[in-house]
Amino acid sequence: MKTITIQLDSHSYDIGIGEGLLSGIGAACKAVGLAGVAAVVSNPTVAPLYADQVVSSLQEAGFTPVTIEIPDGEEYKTSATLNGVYDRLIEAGLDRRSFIVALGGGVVGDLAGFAAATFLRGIPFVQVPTTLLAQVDSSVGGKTGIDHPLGKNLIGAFYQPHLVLADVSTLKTLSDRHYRAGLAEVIKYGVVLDAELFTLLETKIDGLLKRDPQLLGRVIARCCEIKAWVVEQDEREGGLRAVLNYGHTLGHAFETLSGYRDLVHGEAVAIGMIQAAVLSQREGYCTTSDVERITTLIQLLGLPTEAPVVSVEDLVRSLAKDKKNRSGTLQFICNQGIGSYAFHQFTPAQLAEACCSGR
Ligand SMILES: NC(=O)c1ccc[n+]([C@@H]2O[C@H](COP(=O)([O-])OP(=O)(O)OC[C@H]3O[C@@H](n4cnc5c(N)ncnc54)[C@H](O)[C@@H]3O)[C@@H](O)[C@H]2O)c1
Ligand SMILES: O=C(O)C(=O)C[C@@H](O)[C@H](O)[C@H](O)COP(=O)(O)O
Ligand SMILES: [Zn+2]
Repeated sequence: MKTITIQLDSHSYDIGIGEGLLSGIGAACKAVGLAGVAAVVSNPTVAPLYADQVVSSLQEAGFTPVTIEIPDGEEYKTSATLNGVYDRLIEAGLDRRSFIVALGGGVVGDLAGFAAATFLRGIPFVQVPTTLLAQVDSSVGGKTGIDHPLGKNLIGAFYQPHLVLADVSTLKTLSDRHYRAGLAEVIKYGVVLDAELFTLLETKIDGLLKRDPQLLGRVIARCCEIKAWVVEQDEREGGLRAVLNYGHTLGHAFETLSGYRDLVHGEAVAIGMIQAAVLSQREGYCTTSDVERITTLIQLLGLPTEAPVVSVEDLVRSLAKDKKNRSGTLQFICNQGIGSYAFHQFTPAQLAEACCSGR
């Protein structure tokens, strides 16, 4: 197992990455001092595959596990689902010594993490990410939350897990669509923070598409190292952390406007990154050849490249809800060449017009 430690003022925790880690979850929870009832939050897709292993491991380590299932899909990352989780936590008698285990992708992790942040004013939680996206991004760094009908992730809290255990073997059962969606966040790290990672991805298309376990272990660990490095410097997104939102400003708007049906998060981010690269080139931060490299990599990894057809008005309305908005101006993340970034101010109207006029 590869271990990366993320060191924060509030508390530090380990991110374990490796194969066959699910059976060691109980012991790992014990080792970080957790006790009492363990509420395993999962969904009807992931629970039948992996909940038994997690529950047995927790039992063997002396915990009392209960399983809570939430419906599968971004459209259920809502206050209604969250309220259902609170009901079950109360019924199961969790107290402040108890903890939550989030077993699933980013939707389960974000929602269960927010439940942990708010239940009894905060109980510990453990992230057990089972999608590529969750292993490289959402399980690390403590952004937890739910969507609001008016926008993505508008309700939430910065709340760090006690432990992250990423079992790479769980990725074998992941659908191609969701696997590729995770690759979008991997590309993101390369474009704005690590030129070497970007080149590695360009040269390993086949291995990535075949889910070569060794390559995946290496790529996941690198992404977690980068994310830990960013979050350690700026846990609550006062500045630097916004770089992790590359491709997300337009991506979140496309995702919301698609009603969370036509585009999943990683796909929307892939399209948002291409739009961001085009705008970066227009503002002089990168060359047309950089834009081509980014677009080609996204395409070769089987991700969508075309922005959905949306009206300028809808796009402006959605962009105005972005959390990087300050008095009507958005802090937009551009790529500076490949491997670096620059912040640039745009109004939602400027972004929407640039995006829609490109069609
Ligand atoms: N908190 C953060 O920092 C952060 C970062 C990136 C994304 N996110 C959020 O993460 C969410 C997207 O996460 P996601 O891409 O993991 O989507 P997801 O959680 O919807 O999972 C994708 C699909 O894969 C299924 N699945 C999960 N693991 C599986 C496995 N091992 N085998 C088979 N099926 C499996 C799920 O049930 C689901 O149907 C979005 O809500 C996004 O906003 C949060
Ligand atoms: O961890 C971060 O910071 C990120 O921005 C990671 C993103 O990939 C992720 O999608 C995040 O949930 C977006 O956050 P938001 O603050 O824009 O809602
Ligand atoms: Zn994201």
